[in-house]
Amino acid sequence: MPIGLFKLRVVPVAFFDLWNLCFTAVTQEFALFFVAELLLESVFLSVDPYMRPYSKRDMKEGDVMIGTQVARIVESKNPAFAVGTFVVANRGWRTHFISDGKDLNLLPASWPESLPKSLALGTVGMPGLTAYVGLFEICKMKPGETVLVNAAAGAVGSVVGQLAKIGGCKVVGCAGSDSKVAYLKNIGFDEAFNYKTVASLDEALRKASPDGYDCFFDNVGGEFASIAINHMKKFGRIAVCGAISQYNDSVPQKGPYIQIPMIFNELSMKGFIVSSWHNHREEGVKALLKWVLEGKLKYHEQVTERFENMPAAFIGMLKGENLGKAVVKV
Ligand SMILES: NC(=O)C1=CN([C@@H]2O[C@H](COP(=O)(O)OP(=O)(O)OC[C@H]3O[C@@H](n4cnc5c(N)ncnc54)[C@H](OP(=O)(O)O)[C@@H]3O)[C@@H](O)[C@H]2O)C=CC1
Ligand SMILES: CCCCCC(=O)/C=C/[C@H]1[C@H](O)CC(=O)[C@@H]1CCCCCCC(=O)O
Repeated sequence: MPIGLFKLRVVPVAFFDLWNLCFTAVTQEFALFFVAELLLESVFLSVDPYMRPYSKRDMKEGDVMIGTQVARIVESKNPAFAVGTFVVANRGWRTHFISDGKDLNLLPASWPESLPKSLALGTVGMPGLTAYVGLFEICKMKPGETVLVNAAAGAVGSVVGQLAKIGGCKVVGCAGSDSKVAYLKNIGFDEAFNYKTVASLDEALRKASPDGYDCFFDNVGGEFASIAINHMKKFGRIAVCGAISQYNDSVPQKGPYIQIPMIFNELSMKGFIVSSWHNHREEGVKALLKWVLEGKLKYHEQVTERFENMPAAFIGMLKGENLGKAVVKV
C-alpha cells in the first residue's frame, strides 16, 4: 500500500487502540510512516555456516532465522535512500522488512552493472573480507610463503587461495570432491586434493608441500586441523577462521592436543571474527572489487532459486553441495 494512503487508514485506529496496533499485521506499515522511512525487499539471501552454531546457541523455535541479504528499496521517505537502491542488510530470512536506514550498508558507488549484486554477500562481501583479514592481518602472509587452506572451494576458501597467489605465495587447498579439486586448479591453486578420498591426510599434506606450511587458514577444525598443525614450519601462523566439522556436534570432540607442535615450532594461532575488523572493511571491499574487475579474483556462486528453498540451500551448503558462495535468489 502506498505510504500516503496508509496514513488515512491507520491514524484513527492508532488513536483508539495504539497498544493492540503494535501487535497486528499493520504494525510494519505504521512504523514505516511514523518511525522508519524505508520498505525493502530481499533480492538475494545468504546461507552461511555460522547460522548453525549461532542458532544452536542463541535461538529458540519460532524465532526468525538470522542472516544477511542484498535488498532493494521499494518505498522511501528518507532522502538519503532513493527507491531502487540496493543495500546489504542483516535482517534474517525475510522477503520484506522496514528500516530507518541506520542498519543498511550501501553497495560501493563504483559497483558496475555487469557484476552480480549477490557478490556483496560473497567474494566482495563478508566472506571475501574474512579471507582478506585472515590472510593479511592474522596470518601476516608474506610473498614466497606456503599457504594451506581447507574448505578451499567455498566462499571464504576460494578467495583465500586466490589472494595468496596475488600475494606471491604457493597455495595448497583441499575440498570434498574431485570436481571441486579441479576447480581449485583452474583458479590457480598450486596443489589441491580431495580430503575425503586420499588414503592419508598426513601423506597428502606432506606430498603437497614437503617443506611444510608457513600459514594455515583453518575453516574446518577437528581432525584435519589436528593433523595439519604437525606440518607447520617454524614460526608458522594459523588463522582459526571456522570449525565447520564441529558445528553439528552435540558432544564436543576430544583432542589430540596441540601444545607440543605449537611449542616445538613456536607457532602462533589466533581466532578471529571478521566483523571485529570493521576498520578494514572499506579498504578490503575496495581491493576485492578491484581484483574481481581486473579478472585476478574469480568467483563462482551456487544460486538456489526461490525463498521457500532457503532451508534446502542452507542444509546443502553444510553438506558441501556448494561450489563457491551459496546464495538464494528470491
Ligand atoms: N571467523 C569469521 O569471521 C568467519 C568464519 N567463517 C567460517 O569459514 C568457514 C567457511 O565458510 P564459507 O566459506 O562461508 O562456507 P563454504 O562456502 O566453504 O561452505 C561450507 C563448506 O564446508 C565444507 N564442509 C562441510 N562440512 C565439512 C566437514 N565436516 N569437514 C570439512 N569440510 C566440511 C563443505 O565443502 P567440502 O565439499 O569441501 O567438504 C562446504 O561446502 C566456516 O567454518 C565458517 O564458519 C566464515 C565467515 C566469517
Ligand atoms: C564457533 C562459531 C564460529 C563461527 C565462525 C563464523 O562463521 C563467524 C561468522 C561471523 C562473521 O564474522 C560475521 C558475522 O556476522 C558472523 C557472525 C554472525 C553472528 C550472528 C548474530 C545474530 C544476528 O545476526 O542477530
